[in-house]
Amino acid sequence: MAHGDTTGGFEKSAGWLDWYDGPTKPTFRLPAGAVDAHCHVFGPGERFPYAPERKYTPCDASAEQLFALRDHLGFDRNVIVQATCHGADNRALVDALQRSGGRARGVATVRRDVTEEQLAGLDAAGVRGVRFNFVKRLVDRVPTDSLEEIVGKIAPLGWHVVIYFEAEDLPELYDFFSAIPTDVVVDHMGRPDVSKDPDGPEFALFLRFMRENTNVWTKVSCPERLSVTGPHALDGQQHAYTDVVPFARRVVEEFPDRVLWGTDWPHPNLKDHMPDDGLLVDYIPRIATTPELQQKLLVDNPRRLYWQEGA
Ligand SMILES: O=C(O)c1cc(C(=O)O)oc(=O)c1
Repeated sequence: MAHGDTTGGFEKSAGWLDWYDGPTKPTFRLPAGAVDAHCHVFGPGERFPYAPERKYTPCDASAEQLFALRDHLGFDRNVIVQATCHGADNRALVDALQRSGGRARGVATVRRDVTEEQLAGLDAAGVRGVRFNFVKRLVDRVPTDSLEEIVGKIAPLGWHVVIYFEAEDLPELYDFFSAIPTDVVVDHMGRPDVSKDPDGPEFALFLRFMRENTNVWTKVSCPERLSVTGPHALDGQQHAYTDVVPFARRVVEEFPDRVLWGTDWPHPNLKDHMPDDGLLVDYIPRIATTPELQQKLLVDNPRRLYWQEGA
């Protein structure tokens, strides 16, 4: 069976691109203890069925395959984010956390009726946050009063909220996000349109959001999603995704203590190419240009947020 086959009676969405098998070794040497702070597991569908309400059906991408990639690239740890194709069924995530030997933490998806006991179980498995998704092609919008109720339940555990939205939706969501009392982590820099000016009003609003809310962190991840011009991280290309660099670098330099980086493996829903994750790691020193910035981005920041107990 090929590496990305989906089993358990599931058929991949039309046009689905499987993750890249056989990534190169990065040229950039990750600092000791580096954390891949945004990645997913998919299924396998046979053991962990995809959710009925999902908007896409992926190829399988198991915990073992994720941990093999971690070791190959030179990461020490993972933060595994619940993918929307699993809805609020966190079993695949929890299984991966339990297999990681303490080397993975998780971000779950829960509904407003989640119980204290269920949250305690997730916490024991290594979950440290919940994800609220506002990307219309991925989920149906959940009313904000439900989300507020969830925040009230997770805050006592010391968890944070991960938010995923498109830049054009930030004006509408700005006040709701600013009122979240826990730490907040924005996925993929709030998906800026990188064909626009990094000094223009759209990205300025995102920078203002981070400046005004010192509890907000962001992942400077996913150049492969945001890039318009490429070049792609494929075929030995060492200067990939050049158009995203000024955006990510700006954020890393202004907020060095509130940035995280992740591979986004297995890169759900990419349409035109699938990156070589080794070359994707080689993108990091272009946005975090000194050893000090790299240490914060890859080691100190994710450990502070996800391994507070110092394990
Ligand atoms: O842009 C996406 O398609 C995407 C999807 C998911 C998910 O389905 O959870 O997660 C991501 O980080 C990005």
